Amino acid sequence: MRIELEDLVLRYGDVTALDGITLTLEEGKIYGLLGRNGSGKTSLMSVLAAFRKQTSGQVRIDGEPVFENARVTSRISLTRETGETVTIGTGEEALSYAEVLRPNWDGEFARSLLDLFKINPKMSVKNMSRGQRSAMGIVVGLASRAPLTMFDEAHLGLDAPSRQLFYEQLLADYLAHPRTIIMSTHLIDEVSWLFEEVVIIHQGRLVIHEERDTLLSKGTSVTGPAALVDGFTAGMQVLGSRSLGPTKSVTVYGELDDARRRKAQESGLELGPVPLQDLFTHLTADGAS
Ligand SMILES: Nc1ncnc2c1ncn2[C@@H]1O[C@H](COP(=O)(O)OP(=O)(O)OP(=O)(O)O)[C@@H](O)[C@H]1O
Repeated sequence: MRIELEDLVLRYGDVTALDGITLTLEEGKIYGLLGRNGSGKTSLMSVLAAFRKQTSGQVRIDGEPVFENARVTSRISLTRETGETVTIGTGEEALSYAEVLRPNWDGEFARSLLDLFKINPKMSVKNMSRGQRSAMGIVVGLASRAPLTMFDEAHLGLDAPSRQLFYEQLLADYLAHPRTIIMSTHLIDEVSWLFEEVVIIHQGRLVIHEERDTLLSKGTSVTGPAALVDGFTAGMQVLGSRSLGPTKSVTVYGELDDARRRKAQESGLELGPVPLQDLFTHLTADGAS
């Protein structure tokens, strides 16, 4: 589904959680939604899922307003961190409930996912461990095959092998059944390989919306003797720097053309990539944006 936000504002009383977000997300991609604690990720997804009505601004999904619009919301799924949507009855009953609600439900896929996550379908969901409950939420979120599928830190509570399983299943199922997927996470480097595009919000505002590879190509670490590094990076957008004795490493943001890269190499400077998590940290540091 295609998402269009125009000057989106969400307030909770005095707190402005979303502060004028304008953003278009094309359909059929996997988006990483990143932001520090309290930046507005859950608020944004809650508005997209029509759990909350925006205070002002426009939210259109496939051209239609989303709030109290069942035609659109039946095609949207939001899985939150603890899978709290499925806490009544057994695992099996939770799946039957989802089947009724979800037009694209794939029961066979859901059962195969339960097997993969080693969840006993006869067990009451409320007796499941935190990780098992998260897995239940993920099973329902994936097997719903909603044209707009959102996971809001849905992996919390899952151990590392189960998270890997989730990412692999999500990618395989997305390739077989393309849809728009939005994932929020703080485990950025663990999951960034899945993202086609990255949306970063900070204090309720949009900071970056970019293809992941384009964003990564804009981050460069420049390392070498401090004076040389300072000379080379003068006038560039410096995101951060670290010194170790006479050596300095500076993270810069922006395109570096071939001539600049050659010049760096000729002067003995080392250029390196910057992991997405580091770029994110710099771009959302206090005082940034
Ligand atoms: N129900 C609420 N009532 C009042 N303020 C709220 C409510 N929900 C969220 N907020 C505030 O809105 C802002 C955005 O919160 P939100 O939960 O959207 O952030 P987040 O990016 O999902 O954070 P985290 O990474 O910690 O989960 C925060 O300042 C938060 O305190």
